[in-house]
Amino acid sequence: MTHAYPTPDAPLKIGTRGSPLALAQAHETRRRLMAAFDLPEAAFEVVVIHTTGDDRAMIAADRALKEIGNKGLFTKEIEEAMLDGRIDIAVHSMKDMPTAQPDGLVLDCNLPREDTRDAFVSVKYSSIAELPKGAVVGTSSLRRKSQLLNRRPDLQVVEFRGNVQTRLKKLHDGVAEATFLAMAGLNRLGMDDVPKTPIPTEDMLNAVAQGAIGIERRADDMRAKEMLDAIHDTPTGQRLAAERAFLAALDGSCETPIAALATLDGGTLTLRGEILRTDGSQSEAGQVSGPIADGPEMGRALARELLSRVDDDFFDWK
Ligand SMILES: NCc1[nH]cc(CCC(=O)O)c1CC(=O)O
Repeated sequence: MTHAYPTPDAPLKIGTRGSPLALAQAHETRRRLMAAFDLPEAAFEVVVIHTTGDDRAMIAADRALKEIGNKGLFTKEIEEAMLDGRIDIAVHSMKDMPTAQPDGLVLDCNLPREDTRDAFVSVKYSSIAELPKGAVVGTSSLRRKSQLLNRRPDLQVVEFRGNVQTRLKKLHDGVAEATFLAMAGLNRLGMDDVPKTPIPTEDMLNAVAQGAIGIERRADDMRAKEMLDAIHDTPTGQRLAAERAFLAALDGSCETPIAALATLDGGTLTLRGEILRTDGSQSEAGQVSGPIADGPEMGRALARELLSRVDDDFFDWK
């Protein structure tokens, strides 16, 4: 069954945060919908929603950010706007999405995934191994910090926030020797001039869902469902189902030291996962393979296996 498609007089409202990356992702979504339904750009309206997570005062409150990290700091206002009907669909970085959505909303559309790797960004060095003993590196990601300290206990990790330009300036000012950013974000922003080297996943395994865009809609909006089904990338959805089941079983978020990557080879899905102590003193990693449809169960099984190897205080991040 088909529905009345949006028109310039009654456009489909695409909700997004206002950051350059969020806008690029919203524009990619609009481009794919235009192509799939042969609609003009004016049939879509990109609506920027301000979120608590974008609040500068809130970002300064690092501790608060970490504690609220999984409670949808970046998504609450956007989801309210969708339930209110101010927007029809919402475009998100799946890495920042809690594993469960509020009643009345579904998140089952993914665009083709970008590079999942982290980038090593430095004006002097090209890999973690090249960093001199005791070097200062900047990141505000608990996962990256834990992985770095696990592999290189000599490094000094300092808080690094802000957009790519701010971080590069800090590198040029000598605040740190290197910082880390998702390759996906740099690629989607076309930032080809950033001095970056992709880090092999063996050295730094990505966050759950890194590099994937997800599009949320009201559960009862069948027109939005039909339109999003047409641009959904099934392999990305299958990989995320396994990674997010792993995350959900660990009760984690992108602000916790958890990493996972699912890959597909024919009908087989392989899931690699890692959990760490925040100080890097312990890392537990594992891998499972099986039929694609078993991805979520494999995610839960891998979480159980890794949890069975650690003490009760492992997840004490204070
Ligand atoms: N947590 C912030 C965030 N959420 C998504 C991305 C990048 C794009 C992606 O991974 O999909 C980033 C920035 C970063 O980690 O460099």
